[in-house]
Amino acid sequence: MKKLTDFEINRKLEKLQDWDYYDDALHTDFEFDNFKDCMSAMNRIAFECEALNHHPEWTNNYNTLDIKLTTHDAEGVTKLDFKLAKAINKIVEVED
Ligand SMILES: C[C@H](O)[C@H](O)[C@H]1CNC2=NC(N)=NC(=O)C2=N1
Repeated sequence: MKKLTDFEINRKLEKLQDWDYYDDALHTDFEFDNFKDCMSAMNRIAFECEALNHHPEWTNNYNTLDIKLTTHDAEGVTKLDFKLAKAINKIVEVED
């Protein structure tokens, strides 16, 4: 899979609420009401990752979740990263 150009990424980012692009990756962070809600969201996201065979680098700290998406095989951001980011927003119910 080919990595996207910065121009393509920035154009796609306009339609992707709450994500940023830097250091060759998409980034976002979420804060939940508590640890259980955060872990529940992480589990739901994990099943989506398996379905897409595309996996995040993420950090959970009590009720916060930081997510970094990049395509290792392409050494950059690809359409798969955007597909997973959209799915994550849907799971976390980010309003568009
Ligand atoms: C062997 C396995 O299919 C590959 O390593 C998949 C797994 N998940 C992946 N996740 C991400 N973020 N990038 C990849 O290139 C990738 N490749």
